[in-house]
This record gives sequence, structure tokens and C-alpha cells, in this order.
Amino acid sequence: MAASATPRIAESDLVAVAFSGGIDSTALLHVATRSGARVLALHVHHGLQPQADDWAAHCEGVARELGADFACTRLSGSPGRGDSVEAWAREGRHRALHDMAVAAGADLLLLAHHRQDQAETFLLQAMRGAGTAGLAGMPRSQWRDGLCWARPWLDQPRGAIRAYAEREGLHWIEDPSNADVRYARNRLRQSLWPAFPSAEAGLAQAARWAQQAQALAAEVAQEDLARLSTPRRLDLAALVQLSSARASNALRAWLAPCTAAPASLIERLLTEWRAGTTLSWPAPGGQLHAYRDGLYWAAESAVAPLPSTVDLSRPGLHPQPGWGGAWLVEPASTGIAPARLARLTQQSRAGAEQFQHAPASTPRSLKKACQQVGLPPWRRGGPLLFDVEGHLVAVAGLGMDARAFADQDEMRLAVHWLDDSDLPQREGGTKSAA
Ligand SMILES: Nc1ncnc2c1ncn2[C@@H]1O[C@H](COP(=O)(O)OP(=O)(O)OP(=O)(O)O)[C@@H](O)[C@H]1O
Repeated sequence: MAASATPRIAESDLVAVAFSGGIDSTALLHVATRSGARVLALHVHHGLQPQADDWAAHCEGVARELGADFACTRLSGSPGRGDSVEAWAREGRHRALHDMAVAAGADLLLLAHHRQDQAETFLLQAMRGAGTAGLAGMPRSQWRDGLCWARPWLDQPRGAIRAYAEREGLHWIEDPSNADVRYARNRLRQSLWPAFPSAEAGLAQAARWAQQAQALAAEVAQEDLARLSTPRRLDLAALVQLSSARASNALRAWLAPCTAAPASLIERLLTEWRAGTTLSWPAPGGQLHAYRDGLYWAAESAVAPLPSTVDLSRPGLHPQPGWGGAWLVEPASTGIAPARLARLTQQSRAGAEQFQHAPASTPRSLKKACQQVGLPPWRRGGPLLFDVEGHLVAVAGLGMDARAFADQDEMRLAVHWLDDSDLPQREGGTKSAA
């Protein structure tokens, strides 16, 4: 195996290698230790097989022999009844590899997946009816939670790695579960490769085409969404003007940060929606709402919090955990006296409230006031703020009640509601296979 197939690594860097003890990761560890970098071999003991203690000991011995440091985590617990053992093990392995690498100060983790693994992933995804995202298989590299997961041998034929391991006289573990035909990958492996020994390159190439198609689709979606949407609203009237493939592509991309929408939902939404209709569709983790020709996502909210007392008499951002947002208080020319904001009751909408949006207007029902400003029905629950005398002061999404405004000679503070989605976002991780 050519050392040039591994990423360039500076000698001072610490490189972590996910080391199962199998032939591929043994070869990768061997190449990594020869690169001159400081190498840390990371082993995960799944606690599933009787030989696992021996494997961990074998891995430690090999790592030390090759001059690498070694760390091992034993997963606790076991898969729940009916859970996939593979999925449980993969999730635990990812977490353990991440935690061990980060704790040691590494920001690069190498995995020994190769071309045949990629070819199998492509076929398994195809058999599940996956789209380009699934067919694209495993990425060569991907940053997740401060760690770069890299697969430097994704284009390397399996045979080349075996030849290298044999030439170098390496010792590795043969995991008997690789022959267990209860696992789909093993069944596929056992029937596919004897029948189509040279299909590895073609299937891996097909995965690369899918990666390209996926990248292209992502670019088109980004351009379309820049014109058609904000994080909160997707313009359905404009979306349906696109070709149907392009519309589902854009819709899928807009939904991705909110929910794992199945393909059937994307299709239903695009066929069922008609201009001017108000419709809702349940989706994993919440609901999609069509309102005034826009599409909105409403995450499943927990039960509305109980009434509470809040002090908004000082400028700043006042987060309201449980309500999904924060009150922003700022000095303003039109606003409410600080004393009145010192002891407010915050609660959800009861039903009979009246709201007055400007000094010269008349109070009207909250429902009418919401309709007037286009506040969609699922965002009308509150919170509402009342002063000590029970007078309405402000409503999330509507603003301040004009009857609470202070006189011109008093100090005034404006109160606005910001949903969590309006606040600066924290970075999140994505999932992939290892
Ligand atoms: N128990 C483990 N501990 C650490 N890393 C692992 C473990 N299992 C898998 N990996 C990493 O994920 C890669 C792919 O896993 P896979 O299950 O396909 O490999 P394997 O058959 O266990 O071993 P190998 O790929 O080394 O022959 C491995 O090459 C290795 O880098």
C-alpha cells in the first residue's frame, strides 16, 4: 500500500486511527506509524462477543509494537429488544471514537474503509431505494463536532490492502461475525463478490457519480432557496413554478434542518397544496403548515409552561426556556415604563384577550389582531405578558399592547419576542457511517 494514499500529515500532528484489529485497520495503522506522525490507535470493545477481551489485548500489543499510543473504550449497556445490534454498535462506536480522539487532542481520525466497503454501501442503499444522498455512500472526509473523520483508502481496492498486509507480515484478527448471514452486508458480500469479482470498481464509481449529483443538487437547492425562502418560511406559490424535480429538491433541502421528512411526505405536500389553502401535515418531530401561500415548520412543542413571573425592567435579552424564545428589551421612543415591566405574569393565551396595536386604534380580539399581521394559527399560543393589575402588555409575535405605552415624559422600553430560530444558531453535527 503506497504511503501516498494517506493524507499528508505533519510530523508534529497527532493522528488517531480507528483500529478494530481487522486486516484493513491493521494495515492503515502500519502505514500511519511509518508517516512520522504521532499515532494514537483507538479501539472500541463492543462487549458483544466472547473474544472481545482478547481482541482488545491483541490491538494494544500491535499498537505498542508499531510505536503507537493506544486507548480503548468498552461500551456499556446492550441493544434494546428489537433494536438493530449493528446500529447500536455503530452509534456507540462513533461516540467512543470521537470522545477518545478529542480527549487525546487529535483532530484527525482515520478509518480504514476501502473501495469494496463503498461498493457494498452503494448496493445496500440502492436496495433500500435510497436517493443520491444514500447512493453517494461514505464521504472521504467530514468534520463532525471538532473532529475530521477521514477515509484515506476509500478508492483503494480491497485486494491491494490485503497484498500490503501480507507483504509486511502483519497479524490481524478475523472477526467471525463477518460471516454471520443474519447481517445484510454479510449476505450481500458472500453472494456478490464470488459472482461479480470485478464489480467493485464500477460500483464505487457509481457512488462517486452519486456524490457529484448530490453536490450539484445541493448547489441548485441553495440557489433556489436563496430566492424562495427564509429559514422560517418557504414560498410555496413560487416553489410550484419550478419543475417538479427541482421543487422537491428545494423542498427537501429546506426541510432538512427541521425534520427527516420521508420522500412520501415531500410528494404529498407538493400534490396536495393549492394556492390560498391552509393545510397541515404531520412530520417527524413536529408539523408542517401551509398558510397564506407559505410553508412553515412548527416543532412539536411540549405542553405550554405554567404561568410564571418575569422581570423585564432592564434592557437585554431575557431567554424564556420552555417557550422556545426570548424577550428582547431595548430603550425606545415608544414603549412601556420600566416599573410596569418589573413584575409581569407570563402565560399562554386563554382565548378572550383583546389587543390594541396602536394608540389611535381600538382593541380587538387577539385572533383578529393575529390575522391582521399574518401571524399563523400555530404561533398564536403565546407567551402573553400581563402587568400586576392584569392588563395585557405584550404578545409574542404581535408586539406591545398600545394601552400599556408610557407617557412621553417617562423612560420607555420596547419589548419584542424572538423565537429560538431568530437567535444566533449553534453549530450541529451530522451523521454518517463508520
Ligand atoms: N471496534 C472497533 N474499534 C475501532 N475502530 C473500529 C472498530 N470497528 C470498526 N472500526 C473502524 O471502522 C472501519 C470499518 O469497520 P468494519 O466493520 O468494516 O471493519 P472491520 O471488519 O471491523 O475491520 P477492518 O476494516 O480493520 O478489516 C475499520 O476499518 C476501523 O477503522
